[in-house]
Amino acid sequence: MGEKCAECGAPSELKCSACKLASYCSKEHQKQHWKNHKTACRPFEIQVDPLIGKCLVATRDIKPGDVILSELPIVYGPRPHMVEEGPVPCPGCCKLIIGEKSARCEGCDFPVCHPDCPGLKDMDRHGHECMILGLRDVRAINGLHEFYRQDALLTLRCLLLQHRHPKKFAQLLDMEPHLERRGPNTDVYRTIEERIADYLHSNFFHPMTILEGRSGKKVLEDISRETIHKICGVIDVNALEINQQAEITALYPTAYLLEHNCLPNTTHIFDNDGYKITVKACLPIEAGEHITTMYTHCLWGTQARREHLKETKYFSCECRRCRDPTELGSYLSALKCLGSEQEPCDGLQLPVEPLKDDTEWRCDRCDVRLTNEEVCFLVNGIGEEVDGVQLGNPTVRELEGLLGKMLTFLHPNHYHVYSVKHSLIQLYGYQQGYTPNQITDDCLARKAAMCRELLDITRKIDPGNARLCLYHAVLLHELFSANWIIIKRKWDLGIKAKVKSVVSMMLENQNCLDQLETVLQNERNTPAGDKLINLAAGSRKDFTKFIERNKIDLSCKEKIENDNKE
Ligand SMILES: C[S@@+](CC[C@H](N)C(=O)[O-])C[C@H]1O[C@@H](n2cnc3c(N)ncnc32)[C@H](O)[C@@H]1O
Repeated sequence: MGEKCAECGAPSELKCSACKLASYCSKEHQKQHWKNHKTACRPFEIQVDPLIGKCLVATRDIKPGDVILSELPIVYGPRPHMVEEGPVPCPGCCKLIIGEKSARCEGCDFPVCHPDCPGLKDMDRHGHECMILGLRDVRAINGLHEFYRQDALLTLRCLLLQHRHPKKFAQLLDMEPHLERRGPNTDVYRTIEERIADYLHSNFFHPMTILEGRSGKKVLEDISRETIHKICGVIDVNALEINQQAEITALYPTAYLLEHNCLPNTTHIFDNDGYKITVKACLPIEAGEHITTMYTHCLWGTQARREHLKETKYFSCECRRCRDPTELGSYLSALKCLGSEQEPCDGLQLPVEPLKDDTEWRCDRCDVRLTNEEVCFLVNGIGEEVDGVQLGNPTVRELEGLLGKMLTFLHPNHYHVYSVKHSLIQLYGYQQGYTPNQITDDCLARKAAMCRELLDITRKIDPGNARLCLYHAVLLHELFSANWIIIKRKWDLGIKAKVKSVVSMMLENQNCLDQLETVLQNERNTPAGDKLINLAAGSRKDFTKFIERNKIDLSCKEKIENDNKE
């Protein structure tokens, strides 16, 4: 039996694209029915968990790719990071600009990308705050970073909601600010007091209250320091960062309820226009399961992730990855055991109780134990060295030297090792001395092996491709590139499609190209994603041309492999 329109009962073919449960005979009826369907459409409900607070729980099974929610932000603005030098965000569009060289806003004199930037007059962006910022009648020529503090703008934008969008203001104040952890004795309190509260009060709210007194009209009811601290807490704990052509921070009415998990079951994308967020399942989610995202860095080891979450979001993560000493078999934090002077050992050092901040570390082969302090000292020291080398535009040789040194102490999958290998695979084949004409076969084989190793780790820690799409895509494309050079070299030597190694590289390459399409499907809006999509499309064209010109049939993989055996 055919489906019936949820609005009028007529036969219908159109389905709600989010839940695929309701059918409609026309777009108009779908629109009319939305008021009723809105609640039923959402595949989750809001629950309160004693440990987590409010959270989203699936009310039905959700498949990877299904849309869970899609909504516009309550408020968004320049990322509230303190900037002491270098580029600053334009208050109209948040694109980074050099303040000293840029135009100024006609209304408030803040540096802007262009006097005609559309965001400057938009009341939901700079338009409203400009009226308050314009109350200071002095202009700065030097020391612009101090004088025009873009890190105070989002707080001001939030405060201004009370006037134009009181409902949104109430929604915002209902979010968790964790004030109990941000009291007057903390560094964060002192920074907000000085950088935001004092700055806004002395420069803008002071002249504003004089005007209010004169006109007898209130511009803003609540400009208390208490509310400013609350808003800053809400932003720090709940806001999402949007990394597109600009650095934007946004607060969403429902998406903020997504709880953290180091193995998240959703991924999200932002629209360029209006920064609408769309949250999609990236792993199967069963009814009753919590819907999760990731608040920290997927490529950090357990201790670094947990410390970061504790410092910035005020909780201790106890997810499956954090509980597992091997981090889901990835060994991302594992060290090599050096044994003792008498008995060298090549076992692995792993944390005994990874959820304890001062866990002991133990070898899986010998009796050697390490304190957490010793491990931190070693790992942080290596981390600093890696950062130092990476910042200096390293050569292949420098990175290979560093890698060799690190592998004395760290497991080959350790996250610092991952970072160095990821840089190396992007230099092999490109850097002078290693260009496609110069690079040796051995080096290409090493690059391909590194790509496979890193792909294996990436799939273990991010099976849903929630966070590491770009890393994953780079690895797939670099594996393709390494194989491709080898294939063409062998081909020129007359080693052709009947040789097993060539066939398996071709099959691997086809697989890389197919996977690239899946991995990059949510990255169409980002500059880095776009670049990789174009690269992958070019590679697909070259590869297909080669296969067609040489009449290679990769679809009958088994036949080719059998021919090879003969
Ligand atoms: C963005 S808010 C999420 C909504 C919040 N649960 C609420 O009740 O408003 C982030 C806060 O939720 C809590 N939270 C999120 N994920 C958690 C987790 N995996 N374990 C414990 N608490 C968590 C922490 O208090 C964290 O600071």
